[in-house]
Amino acid sequence: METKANISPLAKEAPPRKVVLEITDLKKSFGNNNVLNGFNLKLYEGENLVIMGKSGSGKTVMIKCLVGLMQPDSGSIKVMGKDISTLNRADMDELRTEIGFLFQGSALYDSMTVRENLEFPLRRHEHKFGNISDPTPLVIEALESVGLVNAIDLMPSELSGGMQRRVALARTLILKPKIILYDEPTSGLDPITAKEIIELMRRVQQQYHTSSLIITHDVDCARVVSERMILLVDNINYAEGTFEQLKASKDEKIKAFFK
Ligand SMILES: Nc1ncnc2c1ncn2[C@@H]1O[C@H](COP(=O)(O)OP(=O)(O)OP(=O)(O)O)[C@@H](O)[C@H]1O
Repeated sequence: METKANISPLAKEAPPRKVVLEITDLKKSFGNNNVLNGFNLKLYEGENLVIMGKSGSGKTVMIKCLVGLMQPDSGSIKVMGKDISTLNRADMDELRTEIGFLFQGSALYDSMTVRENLEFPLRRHEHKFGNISDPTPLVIEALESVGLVNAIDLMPSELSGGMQRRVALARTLILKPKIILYDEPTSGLDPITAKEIIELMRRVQQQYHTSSLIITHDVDCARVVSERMILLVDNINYAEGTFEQLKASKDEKIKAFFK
């Protein structure tokens, strides 16, 4: 991947891993606002890749293009080798079950218990999972991975903000996604709860062997979870490397991310 500030010679050597997500030369403008001006990324199997960019640098637009909520002007997005622009609605729905999301606003259904919140996606994707007569073992397994089995019969209103986010992660994990997209997973949480979520993201990757794309402003989150980072500056991939490589940079634009 070409980046303006070539931090790491290593970053150019692709690890010998399968690419699960590939975005090539993605462009998206709104009028004169060239939000994405040739964005590229490769996410490898089992990898945690962090993307950092200033507010307004197009991270959410990129995610919307990725999940089919927005059409890019040009460029290609391949998920598990499939170009999403060639997929019909049914195939896109199918592919979406391979991608889990944990967004800031990934709210739980208030009128449902934790158990019902987790059963919901299983029922929605019955065509993939078959008719599960007793979803309880799957619900428990997912809640165990986020340490919240005891909350199974509680209502979302009875949970703290951090617990709600963990349940939202469990609801994603129950579909056994191959890729998880995290959009600001720690925002709005106090530092201790944010740390718990960060640890959990690491554990989830080890347990489920997911590949994760993590958009964050949180330097602690990036330090703990990232194997590789991409920094967006001026609407392009500006730099790529490990946390340590980027943090050691003397480039003022890169240093600004770590202040
Ligand atoms: N539907 C839209 N119509 C017009 N402009 C849009 C639209 N969606 C996004 N934009 C513009 O695209 C730019 C990038 O927005 P985006 O939400 O992707 O930023 P971001 O990097 O996710 O920022 P933040 O870190 O604050 O969430 C902004 O200038 C925004 O105003």
